[in-house]
Amino acid sequence: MDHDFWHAKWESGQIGFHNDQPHSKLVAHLGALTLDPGARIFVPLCGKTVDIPWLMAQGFRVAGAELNRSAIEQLFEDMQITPETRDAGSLTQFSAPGLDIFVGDIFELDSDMLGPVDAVYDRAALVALPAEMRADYAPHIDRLTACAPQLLITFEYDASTVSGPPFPVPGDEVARRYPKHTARLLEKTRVDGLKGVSPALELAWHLTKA
Ligand SMILES: C[S@@+](CC[C@H](N)C(=O)[O-])C[C@H]1O[C@@H](n2cnc3c(N)ncnc32)[C@H](O)[C@@H]1O
Repeated sequence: MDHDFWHAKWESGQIGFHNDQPHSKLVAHLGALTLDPGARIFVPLCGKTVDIPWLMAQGFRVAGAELNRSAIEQLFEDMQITPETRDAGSLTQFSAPGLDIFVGDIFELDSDMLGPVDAVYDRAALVALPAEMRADYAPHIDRLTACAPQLLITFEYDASTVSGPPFPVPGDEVARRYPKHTARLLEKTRVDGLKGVSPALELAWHLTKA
């Protein structure tokens, strides 16, 4: 899945993954992370998700990473915040009080640039990547965040009928990609309308350092 694929999605407005309401599994399960007020949550491959303003409204600080600059310009516009921008290696950091978004390739982000985070919220990030990229992505997230706890949302469906993204990531793969964590299933629900595949399941996982 190369960068052009995602830039084309944003340019053509084919962003069916974007929701206008905070994700129901985030709202239901954020508490499982038992975070202190003001904790900093990393949202990889964040797009312009409304989960970011929702997390900030709960009193958390947020850091994000996103390839597409216009997605992040839209995010700040939607939040009616004017960010400060600065170079951060090959990425550009968009900042406002309690919010830092790194625009560019997440694989070019390092832990010094990101700074300390208390948790990761992964919705439509791991599952957005094909298997060979997931193999690099998961250890990169662990390196970036010192194996911070995660709220991770995945899909399961029969991949022989359609191709991703989103890709199915079964529970045994979650455990395999994150061997330094213990994965606890929080919720599993049936989803309708996932590329017309039926049945399709959406799962919420709580990952903690083993
Ligand atoms: C399926 S979307 C999910 C967006 C967001 N998490 C949400 O729930 O709306 C995946 C996002 O990852 C971004 N992306 C893909 N590859 C990336 C990379 N290597 N580095 C940073 N962002 C990337 C895409 O531009 C896209 O916005």
